[in-house]
Amino acid sequence: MRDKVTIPAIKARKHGPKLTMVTAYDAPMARIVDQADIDMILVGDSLATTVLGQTDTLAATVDIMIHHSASVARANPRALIVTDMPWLSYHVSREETIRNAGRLIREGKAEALKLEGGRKRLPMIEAILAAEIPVMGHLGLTPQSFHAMGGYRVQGKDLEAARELIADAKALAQAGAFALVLEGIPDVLAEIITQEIAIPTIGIGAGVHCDGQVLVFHDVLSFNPDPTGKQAKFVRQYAQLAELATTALQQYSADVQAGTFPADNETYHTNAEVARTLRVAINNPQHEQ
Ligand SMILES: Nc1nc(=O)c2c([nH]1)NC[C@@H]1CN(c3ccc(C(=O)N[C@@H](CCC(=O)O)C(=O)O)cc3)CN21
Ligand SMILES: CC(C)C(=O)C(=O)O
Ligand SMILES: [Mg+2]
Repeated sequence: MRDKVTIPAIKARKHGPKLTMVTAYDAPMARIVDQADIDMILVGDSLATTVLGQTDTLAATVDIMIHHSASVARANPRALIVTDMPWLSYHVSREETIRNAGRLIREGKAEALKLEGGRKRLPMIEAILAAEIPVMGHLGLTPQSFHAMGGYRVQGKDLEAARELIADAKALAQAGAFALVLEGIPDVLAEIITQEIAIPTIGIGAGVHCDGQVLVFHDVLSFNPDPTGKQAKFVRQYAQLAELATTALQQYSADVQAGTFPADNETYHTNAEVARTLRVAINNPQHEQ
């Protein structure tokens, strides 16, 4: 058994092997991710789309995030548990932000929290850090800005936007974030940010030069067959588990129809005498008692 992954261990990986992070939303998923020796489990607000069937992540609430985060924690993973603060849980006031962050730690058993946004969110990030809660930043294509961005669009493509993102990244690192997710930005910008800051960058649609990578569990395993077939460019499917599951369930259904499920060894029995008496009694009710 390898040691529990800690915040200092993650920070040290800036100068070590690449970091890996995958989402998980419940205990069995967390066990699967942990058995693959992934460094960090992200209880992402993407659960709103991947498991709750919503069209965007704005529907995730603090209570929902706590419910899923606590389920992941019950698997007792070696991986560090990072939980997303959902939209509007860190936008209203410092007080509300700290209370929500505290609930995600105390009730959700998160070991670090991830917040979207740059300098605009700095007061809230500083408040959470002051409460001794580790913070992971998230810049670029921030899904909670879905409406403001006009959809999921690659960010930082022009010079001015790129400069703003570099300044945001520096500000978050300076404030004390322990790592930074870079989502949906050109590879050269992610490479520059990675060089310019002292904390690890974790990319998703940000090229190969980040200090680590993150993907959504359902995307990696093709558990989310989008009827439109549309998937982000950065997704690589490593297995077709939905297909495998459908085939298995079709086989189960066929076995039930054929009477080959359940088999004898999948069935409970009583002793022969009880069985015989029971049949006689039920077929000749007048002979009972
Ligand atoms: N299953 C899942 N995986 C994710 O990675 C994910 C979620 N859900 N939900 C929350 C956000 C939404 N994400 C997304 C969703 C779509 C694109 C996408 O279609 N991007 C376009 C970019 C278009 C452009 O060039 O601007 C693409 O074609 O890749 C990107 C990120 C990432 N997050
Ligand atoms: C896509 C990742 C980075 C995320 O924030 C999520 O899964 O919610
Ligand atoms: Mg998220």
